Amino acid sequence: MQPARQIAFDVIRAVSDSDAYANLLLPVRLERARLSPADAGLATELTYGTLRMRGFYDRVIELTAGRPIGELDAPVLDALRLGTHQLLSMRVAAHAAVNESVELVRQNGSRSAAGFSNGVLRTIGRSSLQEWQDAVIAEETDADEKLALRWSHPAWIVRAFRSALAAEGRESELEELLAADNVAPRVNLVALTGLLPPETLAALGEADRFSPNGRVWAGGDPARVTRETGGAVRVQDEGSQLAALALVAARPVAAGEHWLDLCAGPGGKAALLAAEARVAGAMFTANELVPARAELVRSALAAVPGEVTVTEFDGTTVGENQPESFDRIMLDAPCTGLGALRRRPEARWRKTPGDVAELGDLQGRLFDSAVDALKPGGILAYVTCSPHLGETVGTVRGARARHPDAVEQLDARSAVADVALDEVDFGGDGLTAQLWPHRHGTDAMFISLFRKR
Ligand SMILES: C[S@@+](CC[C@H](N)C(=O)[O-])C[C@H]1O[C@@H](n2cnc3c(N)ncnc32)[C@H](O)[C@@H]1O
Repeated sequence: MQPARQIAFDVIRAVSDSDAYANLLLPVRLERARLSPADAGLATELTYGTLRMRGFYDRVIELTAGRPIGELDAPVLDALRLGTHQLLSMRVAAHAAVNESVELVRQNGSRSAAGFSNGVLRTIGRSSLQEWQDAVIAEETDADEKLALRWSHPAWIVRAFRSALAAEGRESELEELLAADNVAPRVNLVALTGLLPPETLAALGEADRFSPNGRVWAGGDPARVTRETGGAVRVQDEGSQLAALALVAARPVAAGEHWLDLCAGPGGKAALLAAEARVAGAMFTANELVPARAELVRSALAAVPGEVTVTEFDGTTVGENQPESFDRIMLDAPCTGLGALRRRPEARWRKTPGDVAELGDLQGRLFDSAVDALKPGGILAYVTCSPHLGETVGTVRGARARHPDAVEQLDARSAVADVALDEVDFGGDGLTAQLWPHRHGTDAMFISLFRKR
């Protein structure tokens, strides 16, 4: 068995069986196996592609096998998914895709399952991707269900994306957005402000499209760049960079300001904010409820010289325990992460509409607490990596209704445009900014800004 296929199969199995996260488990397996860069790339494509396209492949397998996927043993189904991905979406020779997948079934299932899988995969390989797409959607009448099958997203997410795009008059872009979710995101680097001399920065590669701190990754191992720069350069989506920079740019920084990142784990935005705070002469505190994630924040902040406090309390209590204490608060709220589906291939199959309601309640309580913790005149950034209206403008609308006098909404769209290098429309509903994978090449970050009166 080719090691790349074995690793992909093992990770896919762990995702199915024990709720593993592919983006955490795969790098560990690749490191342990010491694969060549080419084989590591192959294992990544096999794993991520299979997990992303699972919904579509399951339908193809059902049509071919003539029975619901629920009737198949889990290891057999995973091997069939992996084989289907190779047959329909990769340039793998059909005999290799079929033989190696059948071998996986043989190792993990019965002899009869191997024969059955051989037949199923050979049939799948006889039609093209386009033919399968046509066959799969032919049975559906509902437009969103068709899109859900064609682009391998749960239908409720398709509907949520449709509503979010429609809110800014971009409903016609729905298919582009769904397609963008199925493509590996390009890797972006952030250079933490004020830590590296300009010549080192220039040597890192081209400037990014939007973020003044961003660099286009020139290839190679990004972890090596992080090591060699003592953590001053690291991987970060441009949307996250813009969210942190918009909070800083919302108004000029006065020396001695105190900033708080209320939900900081794993620390991407906190590192950039801490570096900005150091340059501006502000004090910075990061908070994260989950201890293991607070540790990640501490290690992310190690690159920034000086004292940064990392606390581990429940953010919903900050208003009561530290009222009127902070000049700026970043509330990068716990959310469904529907804006980052490109990065977390299995996430779309794990989230439910119930998560939106549950998180919406928490987001509202964190927002209220942050408002209480702001000094008069202080600025709050409410940010999510989800474009779901229930977590974006819905949460904002609720918060504004609860604080009609206490907070004034600022123009986050202009704040993002002010920091961005390239002039494009940053979407949103007027005062808020909504970035999109298909339009901006970023995660679908939502950014809103408020000032306490
Ligand atoms: C969207 S993530 C933050 C991402 C982070 N800003 C970054 O850029 O790396 C939200 C974080 O909030 C944390 N969290 C969840 N509930 C919380 C609470 N009640 N108080 C504080 N943090 C919480 C989660 O553990 C998670 O690490």
